[in-house]
Amino acid sequence: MKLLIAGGGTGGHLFPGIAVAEEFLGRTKGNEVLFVGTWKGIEARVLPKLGYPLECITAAGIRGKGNVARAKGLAMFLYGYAQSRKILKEFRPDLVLGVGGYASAPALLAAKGMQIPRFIHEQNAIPGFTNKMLATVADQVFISLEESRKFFPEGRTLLTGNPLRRQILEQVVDGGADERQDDAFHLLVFGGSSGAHRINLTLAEVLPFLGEAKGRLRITHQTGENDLEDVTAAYEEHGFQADAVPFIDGMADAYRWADLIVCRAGATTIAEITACGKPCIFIPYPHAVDDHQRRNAEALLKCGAGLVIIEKELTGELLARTIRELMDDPAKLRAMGDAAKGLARLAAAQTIVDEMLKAKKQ
Ligand SMILES: CC(=O)N[C@H]1[C@@H](OP(=O)(O)OP(=O)(O)OC[C@H]2O[C@@H](n3ccc(=O)[nH]c3=O)[C@H](O)[C@@H]2O)O[C@H](CO)[C@@H](O)[C@@H]1O
Repeated sequence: MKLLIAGGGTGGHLFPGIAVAEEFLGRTKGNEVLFVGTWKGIEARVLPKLGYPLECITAAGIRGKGNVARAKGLAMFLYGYAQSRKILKEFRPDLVLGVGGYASAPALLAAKGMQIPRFIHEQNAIPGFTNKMLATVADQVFISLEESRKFFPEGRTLLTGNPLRRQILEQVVDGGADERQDDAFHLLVFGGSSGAHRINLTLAEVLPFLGEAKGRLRITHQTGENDLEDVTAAYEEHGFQADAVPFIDGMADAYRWADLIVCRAGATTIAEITACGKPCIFIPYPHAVDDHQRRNAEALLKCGAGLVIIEKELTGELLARTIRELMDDPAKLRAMGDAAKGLARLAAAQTIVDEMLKAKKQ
């Protein structure tokens, strides 16, 4: 059987798609998956490394911009639609899954035109424009959080959770414990799939306030492409033992290694952190559509599974104090990690594949 997975742009959309691909391919020998995305998206960098085939189409947003940009977006959409039809005719998928992001729209609409069973997955509490629109043509809508149900058609919407990649699930199965080579405190800092400039800047301000904690700390910091040099220089200047990298391929190992995480609150990040049961300080991205990252983070805060610092109130001094307090309170760290674990949904990829196969048979 053949599955086409459309969408991406950011890791938060793409990685759940990869999780579904892993599950689908594992079901029956001979199953095939093709991804459809754009050259600009993270999929163009990540999928070839993992050995997944990818077709790139033209796609852009058409929402909330000037008339010229909107007209251009529409023209690109029509072109992407024609490209998608061609891809569908050649690959002849049995099922099409949209995971959000611009490229999912032309592909799902082309699947509707060709009467191929089609599905979408929404990662966030508040859905993006593309998925709200595509819900009208999808046979079924899979959601990660109960909060988003109200945006989608009743009777065609199913709560599945956010699919987790095998590397993350394997860590859950083996307990996620790190075999310690040292008695240091491990801090993982990352800013979603493309890094977070504001978190990068603030970390440089945090360092002078960490005082004697410096000797105990080992830091791994994902910076994104642009701030690597500045962040590396800041750690060197203040004498910290830190690894700054633009992107972490093995996130499961990074989670396993971490005693505490400082990060944004994207939906896929949250799904992974709850699965791994790790304590977190969330700094939600304030410009995400409808402030959905803050909602994501506050859901964890409410359950004692994470702390939240909103960007408006973020200072180096405050973040340093919060990190130090947690470093000195292992019981609280453990309680936060356990509470996070209680929120995990581990079977999302399985449920989604089961449901798609069921729908195909009907
Ligand atoms: C700014 C913005 O609007 N971001 C959105 C985007 O975020 P973004 O793409 O940052 O998504 P998430 O934070 O949800 O997920 C990040 C993903 O990237 C992976 N990762 C991250 C860093 C790294 O070095 N290596 C790596 O593999 C993580 O393991 C995770 O799988 O999509 C999410 C899901 O729709 C939304 O909730 C976010 O609000």
